[in-house]
Amino acid sequence: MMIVLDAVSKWYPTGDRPALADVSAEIGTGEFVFLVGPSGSGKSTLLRLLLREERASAGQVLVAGRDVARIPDRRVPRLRRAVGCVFQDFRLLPNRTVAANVAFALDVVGRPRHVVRSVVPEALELVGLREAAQRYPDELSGGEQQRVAIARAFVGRPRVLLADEPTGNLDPATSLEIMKLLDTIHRAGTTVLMATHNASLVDAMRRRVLELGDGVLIRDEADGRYDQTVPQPIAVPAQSAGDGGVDSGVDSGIGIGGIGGIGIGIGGIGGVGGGVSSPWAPPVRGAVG
Ligand SMILES: Nc1ncnc2c1ncn2[C@@H]1O[C@H](COP(=O)(O)OP(=O)(O)OP(=O)(O)O)[C@@H](O)[C@H]1O
Repeated sequence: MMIVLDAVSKWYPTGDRPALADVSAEIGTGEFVFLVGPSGSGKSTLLRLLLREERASAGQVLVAGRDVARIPDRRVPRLRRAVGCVFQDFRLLPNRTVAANVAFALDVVGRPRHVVRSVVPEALELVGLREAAQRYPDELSGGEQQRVAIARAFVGRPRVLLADEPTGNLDPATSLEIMKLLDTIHRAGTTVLMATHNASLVDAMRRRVLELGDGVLIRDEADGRYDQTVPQPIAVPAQSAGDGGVDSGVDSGIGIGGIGGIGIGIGGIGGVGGGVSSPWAPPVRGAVG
């Protein structure tokens, strides 16, 4: 197993409920897994635990067989070399060139210069940006910046790539390009865990889906979609006979949650929408994205 979460809970000091509650899951080496759930459901918290940016309040987090909480502070950089990450807001250094941004990841972990000089162009080649090596982030489109961020995450050949909403700031076509790139990296043998609100991408890829709701793991589905396919909670045929009843099922779901419009909004965050929202989706809290 590349990632093991064993009864993991996380309370933030200021929180009135746990950000993660008794989450257990295993992700095998070489798997591609989507992590979904509404805003505030705990996705970023889970990723932060894997990077040791936060520590679990209870339970165990293992990455590549190591108990992350027990890694001595001086070894945390080594963990972060084994675990590449990509974020919604790219997080590039604005005053460094593209090549320097990618090289920075290696400089930090003390790779020799000749190694840096050979692998940085390779990583830029992988993301199709070799020609942009000497440009600065603000001279690139959002999609190009995200590709630089992926090159930076991948240049150290991590065993795991974590992506926190990597398409959140991108249009649908660009999002698809980024998705393909992550898929390529996955096919090269990297374990990928991608937190996303992008329903179209999840539905198109049909990979394993882990879903969080209020910090609880509520779904672990192979070949899943963004929304769980569940039997309708209320039987509709008899009552729908008089009015056509085409969307009676959805109506009944909305009645239960009272949040149909917000459900549709989840699909829209990635700018693509299109999918039918989950009739039982819990309400979105706080700011979108
Ligand atoms: N540093 C923090 N201090 C206190 N509470 C926090 C902190 N970070 C997150 N939380 C809370 O923990 C819960 C889970 O947040 P988290 O950011 O993990 O959710 P998320 O699913 O990643 O949301 P989004 O999709 O909006 O990024 C939320 O209730 C949030 O308010």
